[in-house]
Amino acid sequence: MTPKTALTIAGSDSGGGAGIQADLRTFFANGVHGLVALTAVTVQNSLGVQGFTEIPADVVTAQIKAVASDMGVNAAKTGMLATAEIIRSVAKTLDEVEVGPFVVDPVAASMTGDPLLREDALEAIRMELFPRATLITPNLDEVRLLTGVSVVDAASQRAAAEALLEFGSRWVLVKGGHMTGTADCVDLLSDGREYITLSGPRYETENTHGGGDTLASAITASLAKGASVPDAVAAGKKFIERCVAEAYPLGAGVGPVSPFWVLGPRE
Ligand SMILES: Nc1ncnc2c1ncn2[C@@H]1O[C@H](COP(=O)(O)OP(=O)(O)OP(=O)(O)O)[C@@H](O)[C@H]1O
Ligand SMILES: Cc1ncc(CO)c(N)n1
Repeated sequence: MTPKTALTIAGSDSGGGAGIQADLRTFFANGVHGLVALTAVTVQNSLGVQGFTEIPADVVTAQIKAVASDMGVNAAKTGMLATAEIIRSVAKTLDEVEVGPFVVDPVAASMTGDPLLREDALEAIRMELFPRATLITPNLDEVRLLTGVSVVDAASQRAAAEALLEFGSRWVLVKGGHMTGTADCVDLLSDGREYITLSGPRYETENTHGGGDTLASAITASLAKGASVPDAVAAGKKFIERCVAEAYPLGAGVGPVSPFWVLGPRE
């Protein structure tokens, strides 16, 4: 049987734990056929991003059109978009092709703090992509860059969600992975009417490389299969929790979260 399809518009991580590699393994683990529009090639390992080269914007959009016109896209997500020109071209293309529910993960930097977006491009994501998004999934650093709100507790997390919804997405998920001093990892999902708290244990691990990408692509996979946004986010949160719990060391720095548990017990 032909599975549902999900498209990732994102960059490559040579270390294999984040970017399109995280997205494709998450799509596979969730039973969805992954499609790719590559935006950039990063030179990256567990220690950080040493550099990147972007793909020409017309090649990014040609990839989207090629798969959308032939195979059909049941849901799509963005990760690293690299430049304002790519962002504007992607936005224009989304008006021309059908991609179903659209998740925007406003990736600005790697978890090691290395930039993955040229200056001025976050503003382009806000202006061009948020109004077209079904869901946006910023982490706390991205929340601060986008709204100026520093999330330190439940009240400021709600204030951040309200501020982000002003930019025009249908839903926002304010991820709480970077909140310090809390026993649980609490993410807040809202469409401005409902405020849904997703809470789970905070696992003691250094190895969370690719966590944001894995969460957003798990959500996208569920949306591709027809789930509502709250159901897709709940399923994504369960999936990422397990991936963080089973994250493994690889390299001298930060290791990746792991979807290998879907394969069942192994040696
Ligand atoms: N130590 C942890 N234990 C359990 N869940 C976690 C942990 N760290 C992050 N998470 C969860 O993982 C998801 C990603 O959250 P986070 O805020 O870390 O995103 P991110 O910063 O975009 O990820 P990345 O690490 O890829 O930059 C969220 O659902 C968050 O609650
Ligand atoms: C290519 C790429 N996309 C996203 C991230 C953020 O995790 C990363 N480190 N690398």
